[in-house]
Amino acid sequence: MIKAPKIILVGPMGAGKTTIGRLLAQALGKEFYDSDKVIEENAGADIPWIFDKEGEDGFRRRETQVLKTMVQENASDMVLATGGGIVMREENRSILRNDALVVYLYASVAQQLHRTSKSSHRPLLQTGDPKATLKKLFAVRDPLYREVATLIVETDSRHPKHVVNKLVDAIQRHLTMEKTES
Ligand SMILES: Nc1ncnc2c1ncn2[C@@H]1O[C@H](COP(=O)(O)OP(=O)(O)O)[C@@H](O)[C@H]1O
Ligand SMILES: O=C(O)C1=C[C@@H](OP(=O)(O)O)[C@@H](O)[C@H](O)C1
Ligand SMILES: [Mg+2]
Repeated sequence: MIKAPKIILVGPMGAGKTTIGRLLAQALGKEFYDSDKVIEENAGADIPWIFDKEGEDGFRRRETQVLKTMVQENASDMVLATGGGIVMREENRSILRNDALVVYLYASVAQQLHRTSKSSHRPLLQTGDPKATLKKLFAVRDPLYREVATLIVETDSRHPKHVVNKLVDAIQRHLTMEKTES
């Protein structure tokens, strides 16, 4: 079993953070959390409702609060899937850079579009042109994901189980190298 620190997954909508996070936690024997789910549980309402009533700002305030609490309260036994916009606040990026092994799950805009098209629970994509929205968000956020990432894993044309295997290998390699270096 890998003795990894807390692992936090970042990346765009549809990268597979929620799906891969759950599988990765199982593979590593860690607890799985999803910041979106914790936000919903705390609010007693779903994300579309929060965006509707409190705007994106309200959602981002809740997101930062949840990130802070999750990182403080959980030791090394956590895999945390975040929402795609977690990197928008410098305050969040600072927490991510300092407190965890952060994995950027990369997906092309085409894959993001394909994977998000089956669901309507992402308020930012309830526009006439979700592809243009994903493209715009990616241009802003891709450098921010890279800024906080310890590891980057490609997910296009890879089955979730395959992504998890790659991820376990990459984490193992990273931790072995860290040990050798110190
Ligand atoms: N590697 C993958 N290959 C194919 N489909 C995937 C992959 N990862 C996730 N999916 C599917 O894409 C959709 C969005 O995945 P999700 O885990 O909710 O992404 P995120 O949390 O990053 O927005 C889900 O229907 C999921 O089953
Ligand atoms: O990219 C974003 O700003 C968002 C991504 C969503 O999570 P997923 O990335 O898990 O879809 C969710 O946090 C919210 O709808 C906003
Ligand atoms: Mg998710």
